[in-house]
Amino acid sequence: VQKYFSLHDASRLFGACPNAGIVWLHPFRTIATVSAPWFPLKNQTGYYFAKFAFYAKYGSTCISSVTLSGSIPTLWVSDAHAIKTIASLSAIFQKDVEAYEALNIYGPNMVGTEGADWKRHRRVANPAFNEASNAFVWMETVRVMNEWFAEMNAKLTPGASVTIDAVEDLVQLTLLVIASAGFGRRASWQEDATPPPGHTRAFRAAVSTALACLFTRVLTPPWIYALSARVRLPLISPALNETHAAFDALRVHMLDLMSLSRAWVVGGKVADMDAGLLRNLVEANMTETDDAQHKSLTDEEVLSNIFTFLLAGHETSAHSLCFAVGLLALYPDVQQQIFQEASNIWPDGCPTSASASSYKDYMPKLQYTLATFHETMRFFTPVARLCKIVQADAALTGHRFTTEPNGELRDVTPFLVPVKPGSIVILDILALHMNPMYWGSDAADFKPARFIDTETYRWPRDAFFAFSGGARSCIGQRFALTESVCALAMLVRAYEICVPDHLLGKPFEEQKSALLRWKPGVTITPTNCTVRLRRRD
Ligand code: HEM
Repeated sequence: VQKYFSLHDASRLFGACPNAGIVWLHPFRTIATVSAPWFPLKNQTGYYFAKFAFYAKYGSTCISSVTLSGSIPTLWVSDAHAIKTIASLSAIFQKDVEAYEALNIYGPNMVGTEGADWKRHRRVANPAFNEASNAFVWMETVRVMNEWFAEMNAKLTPGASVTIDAVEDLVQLTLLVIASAGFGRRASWQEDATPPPGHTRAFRAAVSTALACLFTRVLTPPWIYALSARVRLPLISPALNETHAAFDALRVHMLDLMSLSRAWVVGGKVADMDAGLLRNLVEANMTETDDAQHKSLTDEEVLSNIFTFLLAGHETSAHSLCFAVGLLALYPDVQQQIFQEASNIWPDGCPTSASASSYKDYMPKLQYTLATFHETMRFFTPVARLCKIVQADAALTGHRFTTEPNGELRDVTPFLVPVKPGSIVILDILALHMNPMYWGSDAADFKPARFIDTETYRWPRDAFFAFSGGARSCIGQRFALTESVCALAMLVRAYEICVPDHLLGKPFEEQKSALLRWKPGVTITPTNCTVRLRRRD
């Protein structure tokens, strides 16, 4: 009875906000992330694939709920105004740092800290994300794309086609680019497949296995590790050994990067280093901030930031690119417009190398390609939701509405939602991106042009939150856009992207649901994106 009343009271805390019921798990903690592909179920609040459906059902851009464990009042928000307020009041709406525990394996880092600690990390990294480094990202993307093309073309005759697993190839592309542009590790497409001398695993294998084992590492209680070290537990011991080995292998790779960079700093050669991010991290580690010889960043913090940047900086971009490739196979008219745009800047075919000035010259001319990438991220935003913990009394503006049969909203009226300390707020980005209040009654249609301003139209910036917003917005936004736009334009310039043979002749909706299938998790992950590439020359 007591539990019933505590749940009831908590669910009513948000004033006139409609109540969508009990949430079985804290929607942002590790356990919810691991079980996300199966849980919550279709009719339960928090169901990922519902997108805007719950908000439409309750006629409100904010809905309240309560977590079963802890009776935490939980507000779900798909309202651009409310989300902007949350992002700008970072002292009141603080990051749920406990949810980022999985990233703290090597130590504290920028993504999993708050307040003064977070500021210290961000201050070190910020200067590395500038226009010079974007130009370098562009150049490295051109280099790696050419290596990828060479690999594919070796299997092809002109005019013939090759079928690729887009996730596999694009993860490799983005990993090579972040490793080089962020950390000065300039490996080639082929070279990255074998372990270098002194290493047990190739860099790529070390990163991908560590990623795959992240949750095993975090969720396994220490006593199971201890037991497994003494007795061989069937199934469990091999998995734990693999996890251990993957993180060790990656640590050795990252230590290599650190010592290389230290040598450059000590040797006075920093000006020649392209990898500004690593240079800043290592310089901060070599700088004493006070007489007690405290460092701006400790050894563990440098290692942990390298790890976090490697993860945050490649999987998000790779998955978005993958969805973009799938969508281009499905929408040849959109692909044709990108081809036109790319042919205008590269009439003789893709560039085989690039200079810093080509970034400045070409990036602004790839407007439609950029719009296509934005539209892709509107549908498949890699980070589906964010969570903030409320620190003080505040109020948010939500909107009530009625949905017409044609999908248009009417009677849109603002209302105030009071929020109390201790409650949590879920920024429901997938739902915000499908909210017809900002994107119109055709929000469910794929239309890149909605991201292009005209004299009479300005696309709704506040309703696009793929890179988050405010002080904690993605530091690598421009990095990701540069890399992705360059990669998409080059890919479409060199190849026609087609649906794979096994889907040819199938109805469009069937092709679409097969190619764009995804599962929720740390990021929205494409699970079936196989496409056929036909060489244009
Ligand atoms: C399409 C690609 C990307 C998307 C959609 C994306 C999205 C996001 C989002 C939503 C956040 C906020 C996360 C939170 O508050 O918990 C974030 C933060 C962050 N991102 Fe990205 N990201 C992308 C690419 C990158 C790249 C390329 C890098 C690095 C080179 C990067 C590094 C980071 C870091 C370090 C943070 C934490 C910032 C902070 O807390 O101050 N991201 N990103």
